[in-house]
Amino acid sequence: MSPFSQIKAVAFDLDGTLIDSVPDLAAATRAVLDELNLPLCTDDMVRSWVGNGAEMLMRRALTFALESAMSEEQLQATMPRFMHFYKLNLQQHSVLYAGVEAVLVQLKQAGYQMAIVTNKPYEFTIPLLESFNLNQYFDLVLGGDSLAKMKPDPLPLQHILHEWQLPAEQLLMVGDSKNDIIAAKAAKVASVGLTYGYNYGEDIGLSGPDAVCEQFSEITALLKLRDNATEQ
Ligand SMILES: O=C(O)COP(=O)(O)O
Ligand SMILES: [Mg+2]
Repeated sequence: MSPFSQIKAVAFDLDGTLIDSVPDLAAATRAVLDELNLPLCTDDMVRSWVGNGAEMLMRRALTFALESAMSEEQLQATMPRFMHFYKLNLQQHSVLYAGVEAVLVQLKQAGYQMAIVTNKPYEFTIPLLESFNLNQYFDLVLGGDSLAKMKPDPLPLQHILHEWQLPAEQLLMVGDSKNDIIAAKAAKVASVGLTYGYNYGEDIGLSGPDAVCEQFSEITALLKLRDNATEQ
């Protein structure tokens, strides 16, 4: 039986899955480094650092710029500056990936419950979704700081199963990072790995998702949804 045959709800990762957010994350990271007169990072570096939340991003950026591990005090002093700069420009250069909105519309029409499970801090997640008018599709939004643990811990997915009273076979996790796949496996839910996002430069297939997709639009075929545009 297909691992997708019983799916009734979908949890989506955000960064690298729905939205290419690295340009704005990189700009905010550089603003912090610039303020500290440290060497600046590139977008490509930030792409390989995203995945474990804002604090880990800054930890990786400071480790690069200082060429050594920074003190906990340095990191904690820097976090409010990153939060400040990123909040100012959440959606200056970030873009939706191709096909995202069309698939969300189709899933909504087909009656799927949908959630966001991101490691991004919650206070950035809501305005970012709103700026793309995507908030209307999601019944539940979990940021990296919404619960006691973030992905790759299964807690956010277990929380959704509990909130929606779903057996694990009915939830699908869609993401670009091994953190998404590891969390899904630990929660015993099916997963789709997308190849175009951020996965520390690694092949998402190596994490063993139930399916690997090169494009977001492939999700509808996996779920055997008919395309409204070609239905008539
Ligand atoms: O903010 C991050 O580090 C990654 O966020 P994501 O979980 O939406 O990919
Ligand atoms: Mg991601």
